[in-house]
Order: sequence, then structure tokens, then C-alpha cells
Amino acid sequence: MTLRLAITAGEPAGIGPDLCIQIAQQVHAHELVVIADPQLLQQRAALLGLPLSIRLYNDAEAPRPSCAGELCVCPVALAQPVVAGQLQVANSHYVLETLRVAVQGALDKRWAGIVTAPVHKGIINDAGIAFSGHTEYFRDYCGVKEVVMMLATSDLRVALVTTHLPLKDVPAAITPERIKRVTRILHNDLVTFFGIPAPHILVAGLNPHAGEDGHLGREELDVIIPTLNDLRAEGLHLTGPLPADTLYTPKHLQHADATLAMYHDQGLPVLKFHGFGRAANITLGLPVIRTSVDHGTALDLAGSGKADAGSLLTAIDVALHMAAHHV
Ligand SMILES: NC(=O)c1ccc[n+]([C@@H]2O[C@H](COP(=O)([O-])OP(=O)(O)OC[C@H]3O[C@@H](n4cnc5c(N)ncnc54)[C@H](O)[C@@H]3O)[C@@H](O)[C@H]2O)c1
Ligand SMILES: N[C@H](C(=O)O)[C@H](O)COP(=O)(O)O
Repeated sequence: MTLRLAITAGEPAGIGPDLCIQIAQQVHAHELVVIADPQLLQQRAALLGLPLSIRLYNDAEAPRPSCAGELCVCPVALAQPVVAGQLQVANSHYVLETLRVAVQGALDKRWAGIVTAPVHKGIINDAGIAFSGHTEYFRDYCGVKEVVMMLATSDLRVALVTTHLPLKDVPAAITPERIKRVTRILHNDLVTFFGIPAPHILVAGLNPHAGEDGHLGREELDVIIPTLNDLRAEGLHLTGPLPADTLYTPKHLQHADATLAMYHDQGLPVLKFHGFGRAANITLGLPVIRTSVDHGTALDLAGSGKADAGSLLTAIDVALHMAAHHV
């Protein structure tokens, strides 16, 4: 069956439009609908020196494989023309509108899932819009209490208990309730979307050496250990809390299906060191399938032809895999 995926082109001054045009140079077995301003795509294609023929998305047509050199585009108009590499506050509402169209279309079952190219969180906030990331935006739009950010390569999955939070606020956010919600979502979605019947999850401690029996922090003794014991009583297969510095070694990883880090920069540097450019960012716990790239807007590379589309292709493959598993 030919599936249809929506791809948001992300920050218009960044590499998102470039990547959409680059991947359009090859044939895809499924239909990729890019949500962006068509003029932006034509201008960026000219800058990159790549051929591009645009077909406007038509809701009434059945999905069909994407041809080389052609992009199906669901149009959203920019507020201001774009110069590659130069952020503009005026286009922040455009960026958010592409996300809204994508997620609403997924909820309405127009497409099987959403794949997002990178947005620039700072410029959206500069426009006076509180925005910490796609993950939290889609959580709030879909009206769910919790979602889980998981980045994955073919052989490593890293999920996070907390996402885009200042480091000083992390300890207070590591509560039994949050750990339970996140771990249950991670477990359930590994079963549902990744076909792992009884996932084994390695859980990191928060403090150095997982708190060293309370001498280097008490969150493990007071919160994490009792909560993991409650979750084990529900039947979840969990190991931890393990010291985060040695959790990501082959000895532990060879027996695990996923790892759960307590905060963003505890888990993601390991994942990105291991597989930057070959990983996908997956939001678990949403009523729709959503994957993304493992990198940011790379303003320094926009329009240069040097951006690597590996992660966008991985994110598309993962979304298709999840959709196929879920059907
Ligand atoms: N999925 C997303 O929307 C997403 C993900 C990560 C970061 N961001 C945002 O992107 C903005 C810039 O973040 P940053 O500078 O920390 O990270 P970045 O990933 O944009 O850049 C880090 C480095 O990696 C390089 N790089 C990134 N993507 C590349 C690619 N596809 N091919 C080749 N090189 C690539 C860049 O040139 C730069 O040297 C921030 O606003 C951040 O929040 C968004
Ligand atoms: N935390 C992600 C990363 O480091 O790759 C990135 O900021 C994107 O997050 P969202 O998908 O929530 O925008």
C-alpha cells in the first residue's frame, strides 16, 4: 500500500527546505507531501542548482509514489521573503502554521504521519510565542498530558524523562508520577510501534555514580529506585538506576532495547556521538506518528548544498516503519 507522509520544511532560513529538495531528487515508494511555501522551495532549488517541479497537494487524490525531481507541496504562505541563513521574526507564525497543518492533517488521517525538518526555537520565542520544541507543541496541540522524546539509530534508542528544560529545573521534574508516565509510554510504544514484545529498558540515575548510595545526591534513593520498583511490579522489565557514565557501554547495551536518560544532555550527546546524521527523533505517546531529524537548522549551511539529508531519510523510514507496524 502506498502511504502518504507530511513533511514540514521547518525554519525557512535553515537547511530544512534544502533537505526537502535534496531528497526530492530521488524516487520514493510512498508519497511525501511537503508543507511549506512553494516559492521558497523554488528559490532554494535555484540556489542549490537542483531541478524541482512542484505539484500542489490535492486531498481528493489517492497517495502515489513520489517521482524524482518532483515535490508534492501543501502550501503555506511565508510572511516575508527569505534569505538563506538569515532568521526573521516575521516568519515565526508561518513556521508554526506548517506544524499546525501537519498535525491537524494527521489527526484527520490525511496522512499516515508527520516528519519534521528543524525549526529554530529562539526566533519563535523572539516573536513573543512561548515555544520549547515540536515535542511540547504537538503534546499540547493533541491535548495529551505526557509524551516522550526518543532519538534512535538502528542499534541505539535513547529516551528522555525530561526534554527542553533548564538544567536547574531538572531535579524537581524527576517525580514518581513523571517517571511512571514516561516509562509506561516508552514500554507501550516499543511494543506497539517497534514490535518488541517485552522491552528491556536501562534507566540512568540522575546524579554522578547514580548518587553513590546517597552521598552524591538523594534522588535515586528517594524517588527513582522506589518508582522503578513500582513499575517492575506492573511487569515492566527495567534495569537501573545505572550510573549514566557506564550505562552506554556495550556490556549493558547488548541486552537492552532502549535506554532512559533523566535529561536532554545526559542521553543525547551519546546518541549523537554514536550516530549523528543517521538518527531519528521520535515523539512517543502522541495520537499520531511523528518523527524528526537529529539535527538543528544549521543556518551556516543553508543554500550551500552541503547539508546531509541522512537523518531526514532515516526519519522518513522510521515513520513509515511505525505506520506499517501500527496498521
Ligand atoms: N528537530 C528540530 O527542530 C531541532 C533539532 C535540534 C536543534 N534544533 C534547533 O536548531 C537551532 C540550531 O541548533 P544548533 O546550532 O545547536 O545545532 P545544529 O544541528 O543546527 O548545528 C550543529 C552543527 O551541526 C552541523 N549540522 C547540522 N545539521 C547538519 C546536516 N544535516 N548536515 C551537515 N551538518 C549539519 C551544523 O552545520 C553545525 O556545525 C536551535 O534553535 C536548536 O534548538 C532544532
Ligand atoms: N532535542 C532535539 C534534539 O536535540 O535533536 C531537538 O531540540 C528537537 O526537539 P523537538 O523535536 O522537540 O523540536
